[in-house]
Amino acid sequence: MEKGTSFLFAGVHFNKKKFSTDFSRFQKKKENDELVENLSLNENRESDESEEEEKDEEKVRVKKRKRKAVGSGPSESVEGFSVFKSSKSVEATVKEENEKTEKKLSQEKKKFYQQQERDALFRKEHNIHVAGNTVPSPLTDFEELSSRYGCKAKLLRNLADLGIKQPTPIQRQAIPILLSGRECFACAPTGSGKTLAFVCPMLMKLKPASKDGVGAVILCPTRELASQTIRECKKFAEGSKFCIKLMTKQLIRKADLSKFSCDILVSTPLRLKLAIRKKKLNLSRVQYLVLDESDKLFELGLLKQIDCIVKACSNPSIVRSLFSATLPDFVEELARTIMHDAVRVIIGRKNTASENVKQKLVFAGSEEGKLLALRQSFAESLNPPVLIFVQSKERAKELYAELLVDDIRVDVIHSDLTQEQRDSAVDNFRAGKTWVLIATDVIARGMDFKAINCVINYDFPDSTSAYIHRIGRSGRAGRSGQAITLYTEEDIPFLRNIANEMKSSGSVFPSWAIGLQKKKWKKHRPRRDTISTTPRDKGEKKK
Ligand SMILES: Nc1ncnc2c1ncn2[C@@H]1O[C@H](COP(=O)(O)OP(=O)(O)OP(=O)(O)O)[C@@H](O)[C@H]1O
Repeated sequence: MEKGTSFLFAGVHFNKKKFSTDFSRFQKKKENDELVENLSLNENRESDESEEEEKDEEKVRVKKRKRKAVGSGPSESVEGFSVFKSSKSVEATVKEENEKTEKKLSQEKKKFYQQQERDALFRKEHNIHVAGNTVPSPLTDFEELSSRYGCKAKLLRNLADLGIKQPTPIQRQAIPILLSGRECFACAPTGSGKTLAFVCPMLMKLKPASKDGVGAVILCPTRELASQTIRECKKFAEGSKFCIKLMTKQLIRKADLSKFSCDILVSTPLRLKLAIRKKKLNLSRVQYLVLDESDKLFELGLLKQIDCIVKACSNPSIVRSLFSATLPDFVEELARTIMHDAVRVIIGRKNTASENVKQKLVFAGSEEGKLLALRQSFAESLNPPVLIFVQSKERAKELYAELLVDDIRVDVIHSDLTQEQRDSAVDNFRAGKTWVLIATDVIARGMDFKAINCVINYDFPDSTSAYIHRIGRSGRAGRSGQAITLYTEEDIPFLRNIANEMKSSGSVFPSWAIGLQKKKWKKHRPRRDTISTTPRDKGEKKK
């Protein structure tokens, strides 16, 4: 029997070596515990040196245990020793630590709720409506991109140089969502800066000039919009090494695109599908996929192409987003099937025309009456630039032929023209060389012509969304604009829809039209008389 052990252990051979760990625990406990103190006093001590070593080791062990005990709660004080008084001090520490943690947690909770309250007020002020799990706070200004997300000064300088000083509501909310790696579908009025909302996160997150495949894909429904998006991206990225590319015919002619790399790739769905299917374009590294004018892209004709592209963008951590000024319910439903934990962002009221556009409905009686009304308004007050929409390329050609003789600087754009002719029509209109541009719906969406004074719907639009997008070519980036819609007898059944749009976007509207019978409005393109002032026989009508 060990000498000096207490009576508690009388008759028991205490093997110090075998129970060295527990023994040393006792050694440590003596600081706080009477019983252990007695034990240690009666103990036959070994040499001072080994004692000291043991103590040091034990100090470390006890410290570790204390930490563990604090972490796992008061009921789990140092294993096997809770019967001793010494556990009290541990319990006290644990209690203290717990109180501290609880206090900290409750402070954090309070802070979180306060921030949520501030966010809600801020969103209300800016007409931002969100739905989704813990939506990131909106931006109060562009500087927050640096303080919250480490944005490089160069990008902010570029924005300032472009006159972009304060974020628009869609930018305030969509940018933090995409930067946080969350997917989103967003509906914001025409001309409210959706392009920057989805390009900015790419320019902040992607590594410039990466040779690691394609970094981001932006899909646009038309070639014109894709070219415009490229131009915008390049302006925002000015002075950086970002490689921003348009998927062109020439690029597709290349034999193999499997090694193709660029940071941002902009394309129409058909071109991109061809590149994937025929030229083995690899999109498995894409980090951002944007469907701009998403409702157009989800129309039946394009759905298969979109499906192929979405599948090809197979990176599991991809961030997908949908943007448009009109977001029908069926698009939201489809979007939910491909997106993960997406945030829904609506600015103002969903599917509503821009409030910056003053809208007017004018009864023109007949096709001849339309041409007369147009000529008269040009004679009285032609305030260029003016954009005129007609329902088909044939009618675009007819109206163009009529206006050419009027000595007006007029041009036309439709799908029968070559790409070069279309590009030059857009460029000349942008540069102010042409005052009046006649167009089909090919440029109704997304096109950003600065300061269009007036949009004229020479032919009644074929749907509410077509109306919203057409008149949205005016009244952009906070400017005011005007839209005139001519109508004839054939269009009256659909007037109600336009009047409702006028009402909800704050324009003066004909209240009698609101009372008209409700009629489903889809692809309303009636056969109309040829656009001509040349008198013709009645039998010649409606060829
Ligand atoms: N924060 C901002 N401040 C001022 N101007 C801005 C801002 N953001 C974008 N703009 C400008 O506003 C114009 C419209 O932007 P953009 O084309 O992105 O609108 P949009 O919402 O995509 O419109 P649409 O629905 O017609 O496609 C552009 O000329 C753009 O440079």
